[in-house]
Amino acid sequence: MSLRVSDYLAQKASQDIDKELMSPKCGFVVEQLMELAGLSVAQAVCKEYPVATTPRVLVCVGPGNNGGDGLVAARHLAHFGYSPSLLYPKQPNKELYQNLLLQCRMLNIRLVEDIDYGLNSTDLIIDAIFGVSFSGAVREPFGSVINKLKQTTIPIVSIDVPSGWDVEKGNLSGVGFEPEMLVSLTAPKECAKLFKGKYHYVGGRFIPP
Ligand SMILES: NC(=O)C1=CN([C@@H]2O[C@H](COP(=O)(O)OP(=O)(O)OC[C@H]3O[C@@H](n4cnc5c(N)ncnc54)[C@H](O)[C@@H]3O)[C@@H](O)[C@H]2O)[C@@H](O)CC1
Ligand SMILES: [K+]
Repeated sequence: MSLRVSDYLAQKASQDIDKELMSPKCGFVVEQLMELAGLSVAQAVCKEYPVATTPRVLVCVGPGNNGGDGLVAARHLAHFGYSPSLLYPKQPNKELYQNLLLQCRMLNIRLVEDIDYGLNSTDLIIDAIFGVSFSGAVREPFGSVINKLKQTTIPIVSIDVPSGWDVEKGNLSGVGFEPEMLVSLTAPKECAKLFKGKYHYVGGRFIPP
């Protein structure tokens, strides 16, 4: 499949590209892609939200690989001098995520239990709840988190897909929030056409020309 940087990806196409990247044909492994994805998010944050103005970053972490990107971003942000904290209500017992969480703990990155407390003690939010595999109505505990994010005025940086948005149709249901920054990974998803925030980056350039 050939991809132009101007292409917008449908849900199935994005999932197929991920699978293809991690097949013997391309030779990537998930840890490698996730590391570059999370690093690209941390770098984009550094550029638009300097540590001097937004030192505290709350990373809202979901149960899949989008959450993994958030854990990686938190670790890099800590190295860049920010004070990240994690809201991670559902922590799957998968070695990949457990290792990323351990790496965050080694940097004394705090785990926040309560979204209200988290929102009262941050300058910036990273939305790493859902990415391209989101579908259907939002289930708890993430429904309440997304609802709180909808009410806050603190800037939100969404990784790959604003959580709660349909990957292709965007925030049609009105369940989701409007992030200020979007970092698309590999290529923008179709919903990115409806993004009205200030900054749109594309991170994770894995696809050869
Ligand atoms: N090729 C790329 O560019 C890369 C993609 N990565 C990331 O991986 C993401 C996709 O990861 P996954 O496929 O693990 O999926 P997601 O992280 O998008 O979400 C899957 C998880 O969300 C849950 N979920 C789905 N719909 C839900 C709903 N309505 N209510 C509550 N829970 C729901 C599922 O049960 C599952 O646990 C991408 O969006 C991107 O962020 C990176 O990690 C690696 C590189
Ligand atoms: K997201």
